[in-house]
Amino acid sequence: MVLAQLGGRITRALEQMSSLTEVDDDGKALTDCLNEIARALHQSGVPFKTICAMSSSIRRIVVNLDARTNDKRRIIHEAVFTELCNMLDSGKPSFTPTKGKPSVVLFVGLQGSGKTTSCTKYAYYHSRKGFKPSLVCADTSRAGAFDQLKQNARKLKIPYHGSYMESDPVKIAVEGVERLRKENSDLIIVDTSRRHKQEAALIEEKPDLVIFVIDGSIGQAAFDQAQAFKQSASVGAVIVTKLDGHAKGGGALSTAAATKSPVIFIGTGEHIDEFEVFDVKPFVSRLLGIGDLSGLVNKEIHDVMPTDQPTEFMQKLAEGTFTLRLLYKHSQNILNMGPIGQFFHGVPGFSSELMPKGYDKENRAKIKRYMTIMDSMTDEELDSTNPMLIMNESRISQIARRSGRLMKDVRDLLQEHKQTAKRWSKFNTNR
Ligand SMILES: Nc1nc2c(ncn2[C@@H]2O[C@H](COP(=O)(O)OP(=O)(O)OP(=O)(O)O)[C@@H](O)[C@H]2O)c(=O)[nH]1
Repeated sequence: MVLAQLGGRITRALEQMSSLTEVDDDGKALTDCLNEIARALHQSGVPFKTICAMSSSIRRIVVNLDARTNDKRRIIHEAVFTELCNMLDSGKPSFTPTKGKPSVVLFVGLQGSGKTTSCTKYAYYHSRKGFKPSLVCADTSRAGAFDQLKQNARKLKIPYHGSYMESDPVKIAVEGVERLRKENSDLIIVDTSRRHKQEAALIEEKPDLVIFVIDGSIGQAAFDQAQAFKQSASVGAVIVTKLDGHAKGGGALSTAAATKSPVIFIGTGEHIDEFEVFDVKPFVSRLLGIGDLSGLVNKEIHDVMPTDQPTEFMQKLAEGTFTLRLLYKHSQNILNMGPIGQFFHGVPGFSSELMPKGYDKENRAKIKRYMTIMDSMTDEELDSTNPMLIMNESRISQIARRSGRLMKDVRDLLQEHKQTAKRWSKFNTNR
């Protein structure tokens, strides 16, 4: 995914700087690092002005550091993290529907932006959370729009409303909302066509939330679209679609946030589950390759984990005690969790290089392999924060023999553990 590539470039720039023994006083390492980050962001469509503001802000932080501080690198990493978060945070909360309390959510956006697909994904997401969603097709401008929505609703087994005869979208929407409310739907999702007059009339019906859907491939142009939308509707949130394949996704996300419209979901593919809650901190963490871990606080993952575990997991990480035992528990949770392809950065908790997105079967097999290897370790090894230090070649060979794996597999596991622990210690998102 293109955003993962952007994250990879930023992470590499940071790692290159970190690999120097000293962050030099003349600032060359920092300049090189910031230039590379700026290039990556620019190629992702982030406006020049935003990039300059971000670089200056990081420089200001570094210049003000006490020359004796030996924690310079960590502070630079944190500054990059914070600035990326600021860049993507609209600072505005959005209305969120409540289960059992009927809400009407209106989807608007340009033709082809991914409205109908996003309506369906939004309905699916909420049905998995226990809502009773329904779909209304108020798009009368396109023949086939109702059929498309009907087909989607049937697949999800949720109620729907629309008409082949009626040409007034407001009439359809009003009738649909009334009917579906009576049928106890607590989340009525109305799909529209991009016709200004019709859209305005629908907004006058006072939905609880108007969601503007933006095609992520338009990059910075998202600013003008989102701004125009904000002026036409008082309530609002944004969904940015097609972030799976387009180089300009960073620009669409950052400029949508700059209009102070909260981005609430992102579309990461055509399939119904390729849809993610957009929470800035976990998103940036994953972008930088550490949030596989902080992705654990992502609501999606909360759903699939035993309720006490994410807290325990996060707490242990925050304490800096990332042991193999923790990796083992986490692996169990991942295996229990069903398809893992929905996470854009590969497998939560593991590096995307070792477990890339799109290789579910192989990644699961690798996780199982790791667990078999850990089954052959002692308690002392499992509870050590640096098992690499206490294992010599003969012990590695013994574990490999006992678990029926190669010595390389054991070394890979230890390496993976070390890298994950290191990434986490750099970016403790628990701040
Ligand atoms: N790759 C990718 N494709 C998407 C995503 N969201 C939507 N699409 C595709 O974009 C195309 C347009 O999506 P629709 O949902 O029909 O768009 P729409 O805004 O309802 O279009 P109209 O009904 O014509 O106004 C379809 O081919 C979708 O499969 C996404 O997140 N990723």
